[in-house]
Amino acid sequence: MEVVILGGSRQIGRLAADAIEELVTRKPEAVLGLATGSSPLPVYEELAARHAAGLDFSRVSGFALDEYVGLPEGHAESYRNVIRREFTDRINIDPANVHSPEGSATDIPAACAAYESAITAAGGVDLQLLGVGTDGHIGFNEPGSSFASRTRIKSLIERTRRDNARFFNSLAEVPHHVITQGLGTIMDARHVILIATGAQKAQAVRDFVEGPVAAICPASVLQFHPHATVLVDEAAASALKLADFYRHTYDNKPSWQGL
Ligand SMILES: N[C@@H]1[C@@H](O)[C@H](O)[C@@H](COP(=O)(O)O)O[C@@H]1O
Repeated sequence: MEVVILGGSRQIGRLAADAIEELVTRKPEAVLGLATGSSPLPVYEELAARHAAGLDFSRVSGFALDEYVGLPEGHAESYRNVIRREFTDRINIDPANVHSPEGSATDIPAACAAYESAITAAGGVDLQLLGVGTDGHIGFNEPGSSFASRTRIKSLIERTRRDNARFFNSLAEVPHHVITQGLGTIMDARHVILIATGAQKAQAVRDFVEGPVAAICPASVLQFHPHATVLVDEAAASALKLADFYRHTYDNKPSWQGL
């Protein structure tokens, strides 16, 4: 796991965008794993600007990490809509190649299995963007999720519902159920970039980067990933025991900048 400590969201957005630009230039039919939440927004902002300057996404596909179950079709906070609004509508990706779990499916297990098959049929995820929840979740894999899990329905813990209530009118509107790619699904991505900013993420970052690999902290499974990059600002890095070591080792440069 490479930990890169940066000055702020703009720098993080630029670095992650560098990795994605390098990927889609080398492999125009690349498959991106797309995350919601506020953490990846600077990356999407930067990629929209690079698209305006000519970066081509016409052959790229995207797979969202997760989705709420039971939101009405077209709800502004359904992750399908959030991904479109924040990112894919701002670039020239083919909308038919942007996939999300089917939160309104009548047969949810079948929809989850179909989602896994679609990822496999597309050739697997080349680069997965991730945020992290304050409880250490990735996607919506809450504490206790199996490290071998695949796309499935999950229940949200109250802390996550409260954290996400800011996107809704009230806590009561936040769904209790979600569909999320499993930890096993996420681990199949060829490169994972996790972004965490702000002091409220410091404990989760410390736990998954330097704590034991344990289901109580789902993001800790990334310690087993062969190519996981963690981009954090100073506040999110503030509880890391080895912060100075990461600064010296990586010299604030991730591997795609020639480590
Ligand atoms: N399902 C999403 C996660 O994918 C995201 O990482 C997390 C953190 O969000 P934020 O980046 O807004 O802190 O929120 C949600 O729970």
